[in-house]
Amino acid sequence: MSIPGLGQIAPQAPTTTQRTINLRPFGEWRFSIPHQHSTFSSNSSAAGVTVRLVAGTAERDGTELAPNCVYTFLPGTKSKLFTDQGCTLEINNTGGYPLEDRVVEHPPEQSPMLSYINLHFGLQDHERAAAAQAQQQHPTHHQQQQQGRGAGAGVARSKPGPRVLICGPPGVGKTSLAKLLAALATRMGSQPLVANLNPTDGLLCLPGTLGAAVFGTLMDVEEPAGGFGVTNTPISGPSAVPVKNPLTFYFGHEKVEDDVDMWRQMTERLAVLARRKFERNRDVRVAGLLVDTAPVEAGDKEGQELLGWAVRQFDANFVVVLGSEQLKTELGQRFASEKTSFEEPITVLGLDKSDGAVQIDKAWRQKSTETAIKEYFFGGIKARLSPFTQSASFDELVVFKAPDEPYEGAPVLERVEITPEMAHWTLAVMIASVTDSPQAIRFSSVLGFIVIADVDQERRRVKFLSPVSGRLGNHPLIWGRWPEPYLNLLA
Ligand SMILES: Nc1ncnc2c1ncn2[C@@H]1O[C@H](COP(=O)(O)OP(=O)(O)OP(=O)(O)O)[C@@H](O)[C@H]1O
Repeated sequence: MSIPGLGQIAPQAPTTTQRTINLRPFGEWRFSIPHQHSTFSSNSSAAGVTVRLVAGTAERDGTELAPNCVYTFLPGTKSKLFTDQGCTLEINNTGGYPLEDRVVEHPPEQSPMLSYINLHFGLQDHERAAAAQAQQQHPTHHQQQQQGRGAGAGVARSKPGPRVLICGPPGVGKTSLAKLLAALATRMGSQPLVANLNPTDGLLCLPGTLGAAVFGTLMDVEEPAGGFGVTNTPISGPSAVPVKNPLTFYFGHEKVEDDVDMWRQMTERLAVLARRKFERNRDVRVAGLLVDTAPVEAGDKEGQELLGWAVRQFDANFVVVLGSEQLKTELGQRFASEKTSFEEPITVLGLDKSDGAVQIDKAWRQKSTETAIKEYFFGGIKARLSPFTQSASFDELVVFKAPDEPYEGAPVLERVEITPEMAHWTLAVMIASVTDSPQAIRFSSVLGFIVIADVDQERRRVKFLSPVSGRLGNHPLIWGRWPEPYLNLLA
């Protein structure tokens, strides 16, 4: 029996959504899943493209995939899986996402990954030398107890491990290399400090921030937002990936050039905090530091001057220049006569960029910023979060903003009234008191973020979304100039 009409539908050719690929040693599976557009809707409940490691080993920016575990890559992810020994991957796109992917297999000696891995081993040698020196000057806790010395004695005197600043033109893979080196170090049991000086990406925090964190545990293989992402930060609930505790400053601009003075001051403070961390934690001190930076081109004198500033502040002894022979030469000349505070030379290394690393265009970046904000408030596929909608009177929130037109002697922040223009902006909640000076508030670290949902000027009430319940109390808020409110989170 047939139902009238149904017999006229041409049978659909079955579409293959699952495939298996084999990668030879040093091969890469490069993939890009465009952000979702309103015209495209996935035809299944699949959240993204899934990948399973069937055999061999594979890693994303140094973090290994567990065998037979299903990983989901969401729209907006542009990255690669690399294998050093060869592997078989099962890729499943049941959602029909417009996945663009390809397999790239260079002989190992032609792959930039070989030089990145060699760099990692070179840094490990420096770490071992730092550990040996720390051991001589500062015996283990147990030995100290036997000798009757305090736990902190001697830590600050020993030379720290390698301090590496990674720089280069836009989109050459600086952040990917920083992630790779951090992940490889943690796989060896090290705990490097990682600092991000590029406000366009956040380090375990929203874009528009500068920050640092100790990496001693796994990173999230599925992170969609790019950079170090936001999914490894502490959340109010269980987390699938061990969380890290970033220390974050709120820059509030997209580019360093938007407020060079502020960037210098924040960089200086981050470096002070890095030094303090080194003094207090022997393992971090020995593991050293990785600094990711904003793009700088060859010939860009001001950009190079700022890199020089960062090198001096962080006392870096290695400058890794990715993807520009000319920039490497220019920085080599700049640092040729400089020494670190430990009298080490500043070694400038030039490494090739991977031809897979691409400059992210404006539209993609804007979407990634949205994704990061959404993920911060609502969580990702592994941990859904429920932000709290709160209501407060205008007088309960104390909002500061940098003066629109700075004048001679202007304060870094001035208090502003809540206005309807604030709707949908993300404001930083500072670890400070509303009675602190504007300077103290500006340079305090970030506690978290809220997003303004609605402003009712007549009733002088404001509705906002917060990741935690409870009042903001005495914490001042800063209204920055970026990221702009691209989306209505409550829509
Ligand atoms: N080998 C590769 N294959 C595929 N994609 C890659 C590869 N290396 C890096 N990418 C991707 O290229 C993009 C740019 O890389 P990354 O962010 O590391 O560069 P960057 O130099 O830090 O960029 P920016 O100058 O914008 O800070 C990212 O989406 C990254 O995941």
